[in-house]
Amino acid sequence: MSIAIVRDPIGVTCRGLVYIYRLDGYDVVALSGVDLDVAPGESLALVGPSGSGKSTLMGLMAGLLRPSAGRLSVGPHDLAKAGPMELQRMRANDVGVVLQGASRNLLPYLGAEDNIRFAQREVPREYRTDMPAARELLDLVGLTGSGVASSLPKRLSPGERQRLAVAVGAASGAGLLLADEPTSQLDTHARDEVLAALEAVHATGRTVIVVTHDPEVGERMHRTVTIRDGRVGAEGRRGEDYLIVGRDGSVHLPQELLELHPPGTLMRAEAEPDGTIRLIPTIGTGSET
Ligand SMILES: Nc1ncnc2c1ncn2[C@@H]1O[C@H](COP(=O)(O)OP(=O)(O)OP(=O)(O)O)[C@@H](O)[C@H]1O
Repeated sequence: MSIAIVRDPIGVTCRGLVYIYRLDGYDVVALSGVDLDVAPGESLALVGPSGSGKSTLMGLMAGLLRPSAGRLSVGPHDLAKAGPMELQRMRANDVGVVLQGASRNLLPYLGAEDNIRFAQREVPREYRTDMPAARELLDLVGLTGSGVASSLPKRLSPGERQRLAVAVGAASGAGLLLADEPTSQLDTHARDEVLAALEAVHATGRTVIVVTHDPEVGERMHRTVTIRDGRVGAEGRRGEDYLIVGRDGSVHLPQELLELHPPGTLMRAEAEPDGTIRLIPTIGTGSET
């Protein structure tokens, strides 16, 4: 099958990225200095506890939110500086988004193919020649059943609807696909089909970034990045978890170690000749001394 032409895959760079929701009377710091590099063509899962800032980070990468401070580049776009026209061009050309909840991505009164074509109408005229055909995108996400092309979203199963949302997100041929909780509330079978659809989109050369609570989704991506308290707390590769030394030299301990040594614990760090570092807690905690 010839597949969906994609413009160049898009990488993402965050340096000290901060985002603050300004509410009446108080501020919520959702991201407090994210450092992250996503190479063009990578697949990556953003994981982490509820409220840690994953969706905010995705909203920033999608150009739906503007950084409060720090740097964020998405492909050639510097999002701290981009004006409204550049943001609009980026959203139309370079970034496809699958919002949480399939129906938020679909028009209920259009059939599957027409939903894809509608998304393609947003793409500037000069790029329309190299866009994938709607039928090709349905094939890509495995929606090949008879009658699916003309089916309204409500006639599709939840898993099919979510795969159609992925096809709509990929419709422009953009080099980066962002998906927020693409498998939530699906049974195992439907979840596997959505994962296969995301893998197929990734195999066309696009960078794919998903926000997920589902560890299996994380395992199917090349890399997992754990967001904790608005910062990158850890990374996983091939099932192994790694801590990251932040720009300020700090390291986020995993939850199980924090239970043993809560915030405020005084520790001595000793480097072994082979580079291993031993952390030796003193008796009692910093707050007690
Ligand atoms: N629109 C908003 N207004 C104010 N605060 C918000 C808003 N959206 C998110 N927040 C706050 O920002 C922080 C990060 O939220 P965010 O939704 O990015 O986290 P998350 O990791 O995606 O959570 P979840 O997994 O539950 O979706 C939380 O403290 C949240 O309460």
